[in-house]
Amino acid sequence: MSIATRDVRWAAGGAMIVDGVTIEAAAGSTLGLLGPNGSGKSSLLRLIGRLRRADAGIVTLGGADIAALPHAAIARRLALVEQQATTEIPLTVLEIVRLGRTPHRGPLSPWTGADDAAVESALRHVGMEEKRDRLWHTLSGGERQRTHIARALAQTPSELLLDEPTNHLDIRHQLEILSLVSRLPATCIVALHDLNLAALFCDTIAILCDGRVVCAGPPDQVLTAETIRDVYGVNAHVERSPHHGKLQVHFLIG
Ligand SMILES: Nc1ncnc2c1ncn2[C@@H]1O[C@H](COP(=O)(O)OP(=O)(O)OP(=O)(O)O)[C@@H](O)[C@H]1O
Repeated sequence: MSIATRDVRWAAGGAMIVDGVTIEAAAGSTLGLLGPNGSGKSSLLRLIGRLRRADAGIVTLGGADIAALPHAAIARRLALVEQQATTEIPLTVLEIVRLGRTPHRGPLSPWTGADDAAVESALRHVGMEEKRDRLWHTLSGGERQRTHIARALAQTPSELLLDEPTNHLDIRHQLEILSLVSRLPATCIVALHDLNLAALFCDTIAILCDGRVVCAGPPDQVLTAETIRDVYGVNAHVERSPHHGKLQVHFLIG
């Protein structure tokens, strides 16, 4: 497994936020992390990204315990795009995306053609090539989100963690970004709220509730009307779309 957690626990403010989570994502696959607000998705991503240390349990990257890996080694292989990343420094889009190359460069090593190629490819993939000289604070919410995703792509990670990467994006950019993520050679874990986008782009899905995994597996097994009702308290009809062959969730209101 490229990314795995075993019985990971993390408590904060006197409460168990991540409560014995065991998940795994095969190399190159996309795992969707679903669950209601406050179910622990961001906290789990931060534990996997080593921004927080688990109180118990193990996170492994490529089979190696992340707690034993040097931070520099983690930074070279794993990228995390957080939900509300921001900066007060007056940086341009290009400067931010170039920061993605930092883990691959020594303090004195010159900027290389490979660095340029990674940055250009990242800008192109998120459609921000023409806005490369724009200052961060002049960007729209969606442009900021795409810039942060580009920074992570420029890092050329083998493991990519994304916390609600589409929440500011219009539908075309939502589809483009998730399509890109699902086609990357990297192993991706993506926290999402949109069940239909998860059905379209994820190989597997894990649903969190109160810090615990309540259901995990391929979308066909996880996205059932029963689970959606139990987890979200919402009635739904789930069917296979005749148009793209993936599951489609229809919410039943009233
Ligand atoms: N440092 C902290 N101290 C106390 N409580 C915390 C801390 N970090 C997170 N929490 C709580 O843990 C719970 C899970 O938060 P988390 O952000 O991981 O959920 P989430 O599933 O990502 O939510 P959302 O879908 O709303 O983004 C929330 O109730 C949150 O208030």
